[in-house]
Amino acid sequence: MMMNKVVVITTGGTIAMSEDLRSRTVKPIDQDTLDQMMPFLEDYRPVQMDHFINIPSPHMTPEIMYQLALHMNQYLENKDVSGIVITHGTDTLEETAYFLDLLITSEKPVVLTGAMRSSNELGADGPLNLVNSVRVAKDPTSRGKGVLVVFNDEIHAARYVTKTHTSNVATFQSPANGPIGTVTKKGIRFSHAPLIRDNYPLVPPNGKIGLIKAAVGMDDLLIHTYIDNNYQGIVIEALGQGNLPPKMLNGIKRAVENKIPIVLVSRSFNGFVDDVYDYEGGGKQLKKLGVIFSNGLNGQKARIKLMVTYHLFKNGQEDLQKYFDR
Ligand SMILES: NC(=O)C[C@H](N)C(=O)O
Repeated sequence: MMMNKVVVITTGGTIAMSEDLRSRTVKPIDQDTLDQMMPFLEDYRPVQMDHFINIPSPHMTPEIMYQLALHMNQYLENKDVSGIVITHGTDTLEETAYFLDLLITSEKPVVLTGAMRSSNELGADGPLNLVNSVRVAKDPTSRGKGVLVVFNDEIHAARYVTKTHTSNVATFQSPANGPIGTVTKKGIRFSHAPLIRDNYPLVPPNGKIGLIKAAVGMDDLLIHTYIDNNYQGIVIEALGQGNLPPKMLNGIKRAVENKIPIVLVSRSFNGFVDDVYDYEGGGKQLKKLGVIFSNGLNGQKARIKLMVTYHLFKNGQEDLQKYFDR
């Protein structure tokens, strides 16, 4: 008989931290403290804890994400495991979630969660987020929906979710599409599922991808700096529907000539970039120059996607645009 086990892979973050009540600062503690949450999971056994790493999420790297994906895949191949929960710091949680979403082939649920309040703070949200995540990971209706983020009773798709507040427990939101489900006291209720799911081979990601946010009157200094420092791709958070200040154009031309892909997203968090505006620095000109337009991803997620697809581009499939159309 299959065991229907959920494995909780811990990676650190505030859920594995505590507050020094005198200095009001928060710092990492021994990750075994997450084991103290096991009694809350009694009703959902079997649950296994696996302490993978204990880092604040600003210390996460593409290499660690890759190791985490390999580690997680070993569990997903095990027929006794029905789902995975990964605890993670919230600052870069959406990036790890989207990275795994792009690489996972299993239909089994993979859920990321964490906490905004550390373990000894009043109203600590870690235990409830963990219990809700295990419930979602165990629920058969969660299968085949890609990597999920469960936080504050909501279920979000990795592709759309983003951290929107520095301290509020309702920080995770999907600005364009809303949550795809809700965790209630009695059940897991999905209202919709992401239609777009793309998968790429699990190879080490290219960590030399830069990210620039465009702003009024900006020039191309940062683009040249990335090129001079051997970066292999650059994501630009452009203005509005995909336009840039004219002074950024020379750097863009140099990057494209050097076969350094430039991927354009919008710094507005709703909507798409398109080659609509026909003026200097406008989307039409950028498209003509060879800039790749992305598909409603935010800058940090487009960067993850370029890290994951770069090797396909390198291997001669020059048309990166087709990956970013999806
Ligand atoms: N709430 C959190 O987890 C934030 C923390 N700085 C982290 O990302 O590790």
